[in-house]
Formats: sequence, C-alpha cells, structure tokens
Amino acid sequence: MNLVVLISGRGTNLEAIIRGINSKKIKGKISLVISNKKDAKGLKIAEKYGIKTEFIDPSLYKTREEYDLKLAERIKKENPDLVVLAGYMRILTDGFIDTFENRIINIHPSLIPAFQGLKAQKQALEFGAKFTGCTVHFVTKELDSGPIIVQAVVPVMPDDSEETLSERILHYEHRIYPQAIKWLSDGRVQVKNRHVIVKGAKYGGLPVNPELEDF
Ligand SMILES: Nc1nc2c(c(=O)[nH]1)N[C@@H](CN(C=O)c1ccc(C(=O)N[C@@H](CCC(=O)O)C(=O)O)cc1)CN2
Ligand SMILES: NCC(=O)N[C@@H]1O[C@H](COP(=O)([O-])[O-])[C@@H](O)[C@H]1O
Repeated sequence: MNLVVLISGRGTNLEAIIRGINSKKIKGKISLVISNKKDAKGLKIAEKYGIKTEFIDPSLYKTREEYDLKLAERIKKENPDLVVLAGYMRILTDGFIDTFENRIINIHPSLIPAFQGLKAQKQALEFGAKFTGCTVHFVTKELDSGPIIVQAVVPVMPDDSEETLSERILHYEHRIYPQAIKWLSDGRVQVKNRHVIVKGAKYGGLPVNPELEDF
C-alpha cells in the first residue's frame, strides 16, 4: 500500500505510522510527506527516516481551491492508495475530496460526532465531558463526519488541563492510527453506507466506568 501523508505540525502520528511500517506490522510505504507549514517538525521526522518531503506554500495561491489543485496534482504523481491526514490543519475542498474519493483518512482527537473542528480536546474539557477519545475516519466533504474506522475512549480526569488531556488522547492516537492503516493495508476494511466493517477484528474492550457509589 502506497501512502502520502499530509501534516502541519509535530508529526507524532506520522512517526507512529512510520514505526508501524518499519516494524512490518503495516504492509506499505510512505512515498511522500507534504506540509503546508515550512517549519513543521514532522518534516524533520520524515527526513530522519529517509522519506521524501515537500512544503507546499499556501501563500503562493490566491484561493483554497487553487492550493488544493496544486496539492492534488503533486499527490497524484505518487499514485497513492491512501492519503493520510496526520495533524493536517486545513479544510480540504470538495474538488480535492472528489479526486481522492474514499482514499483519504484522518485522525481526530475526539469521539466524533462530538467536538468536531479545532481544539477538540479543549471543547471536551470545557463541556465537562467525562469521557472523550480519538477517531480514525474517512474524510468527506462534511468536516470530521466521515465513516468511522476505529475509535478509542479516553477518560477526562477532574484535574485535567487541555495539555494533560491532549497527551492522554495522543497516546491512544498513536495506537489506533497505525491499527487502522494496518487493517486497510490488509484489505480487511469494508464500508457499507456509513458503517465500516473490519474483517476479523475483535470488538469489546469496554471502557472502565468510574466508581458508581451506592447505585
Ligand atoms: N473536507 C474536509 N477537510 C478536512 C477534514 C474533513 O473531515 N473534511 N478533516 C480535517 C482535520 N481536522 C480535524 O480533524 C480539522 C483541521 C482543520 C480545521 C480548520 O478549521 N482549519 C482552518 C485553519 C486552521 C489553522 O490554520 O490553524 C481552515 O482550514 O480554515 C478543522 C478541522 C482536515 N481537513
Ligand atoms: N482537527 C485536527 C486535529 O486536531 N488533529 C490533531 O492534531 C494533533 C497532531 O499531532 P501530531 O502532529 O503530533 O500528529 C493530533 O492530536 C491530531 O489528533
């Protein structure tokens, strides 16, 4: 399976995926990592592993559509099976989605459809949620709403800050993203309407509930 990964920042999910490939758990390769931010630390991570990188500068394009057209043209040259968003912080245009229909996935730091958009961890904290988590989903024109491949539930602690909660969620992001990509590279993922079925996956592992006193 040939992957192109889009990033905007640190690249810790990118590195988790690279480790999954290098450990042979994921049958695939990353042919290119593209960032919309020149100083994205994830570019250095990719280069450390010998992976081709490119910065595509949004300031050179008047509109989002023009940028995404350039982005799509560059990605098509790699002939990817999958476009992986790993902390890519731009909303993709309908034209881009159409070009790579059903071949784009994303990791989001909440249990969608809860807390879509930016700063999902902060949204959960401020809402007073007792549980949140992370989601790997197919990317569609509707933001953070595509068919869900896998989710992990993460408890929100009474003394959590945005940082401590984000770190706890990130730990599970680094597990479910490589897991989802492995399932896809094994050809075990089927989508029927909105429902994603993973052949042979074991379901269960219920989240541990808090102590429910007296009831
Ligand atoms: N068409 C789609 N595009 C993207 C999706 C999607 O599901 N459909 N997922 C997002 C990822 N994402 C959350 O998981 C997300 C990223 C960025 C934004 C956003 O509002 N970005 C702003 C710019 C913010 C910034 O530069 O800091 C914007 O693009 O105007 C929301 C959600 C990726 N794209
Ligand atoms: N809405 C998109 C979004 O918030 N994505 C989040 O950005 C972080 C990127 O970290 P990374 O660059 O270290 O992988 C991750 O926590 C990811 O879930």
